Amino acid sequence: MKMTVIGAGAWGTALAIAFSRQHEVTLWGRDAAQMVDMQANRLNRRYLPDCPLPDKLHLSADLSEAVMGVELVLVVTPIAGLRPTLKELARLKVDAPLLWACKGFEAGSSLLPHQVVAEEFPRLKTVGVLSGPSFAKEVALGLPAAVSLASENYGFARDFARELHSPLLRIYANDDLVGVEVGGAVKNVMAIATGVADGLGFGMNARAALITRGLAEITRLAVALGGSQQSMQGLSGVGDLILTCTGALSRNRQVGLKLAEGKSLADILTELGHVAEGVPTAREVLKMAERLEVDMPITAAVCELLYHQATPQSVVESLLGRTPKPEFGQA
Ligand SMILES: NC(=O)c1ccc[n+]([C@@H]2O[C@H](COP(=O)([O-])OP(=O)(O)OC[C@H]3O[C@@H](n4cnc5c(N)ncnc54)[C@H](O)[C@@H]3O)[C@@H](O)[C@H]2O)c1
Ligand SMILES: O=P(O)(O)OC[C@H](O)CO
Repeated sequence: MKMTVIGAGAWGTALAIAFSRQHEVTLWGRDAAQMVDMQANRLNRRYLPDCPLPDKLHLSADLSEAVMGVELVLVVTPIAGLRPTLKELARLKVDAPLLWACKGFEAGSSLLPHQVVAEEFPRLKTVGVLSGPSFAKEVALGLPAAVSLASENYGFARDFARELHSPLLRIYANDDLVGVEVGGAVKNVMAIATGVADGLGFGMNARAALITRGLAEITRLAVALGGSQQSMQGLSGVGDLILTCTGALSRNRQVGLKLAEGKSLADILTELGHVAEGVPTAREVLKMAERLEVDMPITAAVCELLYHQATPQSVVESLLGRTPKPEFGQA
């Protein structure tokens, strides 16, 4: 299959490397100088420095050339870049099947990625999300991983999951687009919270409690938005939540660890040099939760920390001081 990956950050580069083992792949990046550097060194020195690019992977900074005649477009920008990218693709009259791998809720509109896609490409029915527990570096190095490909058009999800599947990147079809997107978006908020707890030295019991209560929170929101509870037990639910809350490679977890050290958010993000989607998404998730009257105390605590100058200690104390409730149900 001839396909183009849009977005030459860590994840776009990793997916381009992985899919170029079986397919004819072009990786497009918006920064022409970076693409020249990648071509010269056959390495993404800025975003994925330890992972050489395969010889057969094409690189491009010319979007119209990159998408010409392709059978699949895979958008791997941060969620903030999804709508502008789609507008460009629409301007170029691209009508190829479309996948995206962005995780988050769009800032301002609080829309999930598939809702943004529906607004920009209302007639395209071969669309879906690729999401799951997958650190870019491990996928690029050819270590095994498994992700979901979800679409409301299950035939499309099944056919493209089969086409893209490989032993090293196993792809499972799913028809629960909402559940898969909510899981992928909100686990980043939980990873910030877990990073804070770990950074404060609260220990492994607290970490397990946060992950489990985080899953309860994610599940309540996913179900309120029309997602399925079953997906929360899958790759894009508990799978991605565990990976991101515990894995040292997680940028969102790193944000939490550094907040616990007392660093400012601005300094942390500058030092990180990558996107941490949990930061903008936390605010959108809380807005959505309030609108739908879904109880999301961990998300609220993360927002206090990120946006209202609360200290990590005070946020943890207020979470621990909450009135106990039944483990299941919203009583
Ligand atoms: N890195 C991972 O391990 C991983 C795994 C799964 C999913 N994701 C998701 O993939 C998305 C991209 O993450 P990443 O890790 O590649 O981020 P990154 O910070 O490594 O790189 C971001 C890339 O996006 C580009 N970009 C930013 N805004 C853009 C825009 N408006 N148009 C085009 N390009 C734009 C930047 O130039 C850069 O190349 C995020 O939503 C992330 O949650 C990442
Ligand atoms: O590094 P993070 O925290 O953005 O997480 C990367 C992936 O989403 C993990 O599946």
